Amino acid sequence: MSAPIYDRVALIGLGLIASSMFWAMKRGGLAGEVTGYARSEATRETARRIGLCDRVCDSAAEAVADADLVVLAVPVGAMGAVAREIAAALKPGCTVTDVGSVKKHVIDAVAPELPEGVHFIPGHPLAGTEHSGPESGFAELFDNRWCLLVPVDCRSSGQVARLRSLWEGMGAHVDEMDAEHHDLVLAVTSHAPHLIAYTMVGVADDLRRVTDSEVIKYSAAGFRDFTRIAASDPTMWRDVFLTNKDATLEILGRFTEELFALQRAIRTGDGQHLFDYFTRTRAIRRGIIEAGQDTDAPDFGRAKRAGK
Ligand SMILES: NC(=O)C1=CN([C@@H]2O[C@H](COP(=O)(O)OP(=O)(O)OC[C@H]3O[C@@H](n4cnc5c(N)ncnc54)[C@H](O)[C@@H]3O)[C@@H](O)[C@H]2O)C=CC1
Ligand SMILES: O=C(O)C(=O)Cc1ccc(O)cc1
Repeated sequence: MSAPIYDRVALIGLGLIASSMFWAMKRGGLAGEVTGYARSEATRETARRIGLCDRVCDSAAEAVADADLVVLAVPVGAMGAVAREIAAALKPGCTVTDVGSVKKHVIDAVAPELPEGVHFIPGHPLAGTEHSGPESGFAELFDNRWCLLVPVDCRSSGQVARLRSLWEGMGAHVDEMDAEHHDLVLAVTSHAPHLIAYTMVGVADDLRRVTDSEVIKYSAAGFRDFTRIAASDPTMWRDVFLTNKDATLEILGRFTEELFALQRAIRTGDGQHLFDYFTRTRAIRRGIIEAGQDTDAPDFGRAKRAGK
């Protein structure tokens, strides 16, 4: 096995993403010693019991001391406070990254807390599940998924390449993007869809005519997917919406306009509008498949290697 990419990695926050990173780094021999810290004693105890991290520390400062790479894997709203907590203990020249679902807020909250000479390279793996906590992670989570890096300082380019190698070693495809664009893209592809799923499940729950057992028994695939997404961690998603406010509101505004137009077409019996709309959206799905950009499609890797 080749030399690890980082001798010492510290994971702050030991939930789905950090635990998946730990198992993926171990699978690939990508890190020497991995230390970990989570705020709750119960989470640290669970981590010790299941062998998550080579060493679980009782403070964030202890976990990051001597680390070459520090990964902030806490809810987006907690990133700034965690950065403040570790700042004085960071090794000069180390890299700090994060995995938060929102980038502009994290950069504004974390960058001012870090000392000169530390490389801050925000990141976001586009991979997850509705599960959370230290026992939810698995080594394959990032396989064939995208990870977006959002470099903020050109002096860190060598360290960006190193972090890219780590994500590639964990199975991901890596792209770089600026923070504002990231937050708009994610508002369209992830944040607004999650809010719609939360709403749809809430509506079903409110409909007293539909009993719980009917909703469960007759769930077609679409609604089943909504219930899975709507089971995601409430703290994490509260923070996503509060910190990616502008982009999410922009997308929801457009969504509402289109929904009203569809609602009107149904009311007035305008089948042409519905047909044209659904024809357009079907072409988008087919375009994604043809471009080899569906990471779930079995031939995604082949399409990517062919340079599509
Ligand atoms: N769950 C998902 O599908 C994805 C999540 N993300 C992002 O990754 C980050 C972590 O998410 P998950 O791993 O899913 O969360 P999780 O809920 O599974 O784990 C979060 C961990 O952070 C700890 N924590 C919370 N506040 C803390 C604090 N102030 N100090 C120290 N530890 C603290 C919790 O105890 C827990 O161990 C979030 O920022 C989220 O936006 C990114 C991609 C996918
Ligand atoms: O479970 C799902 O369907 C997801 O969408 C996972 C996910 C959640 C949040 C992210 O920032 C990235 C990926």
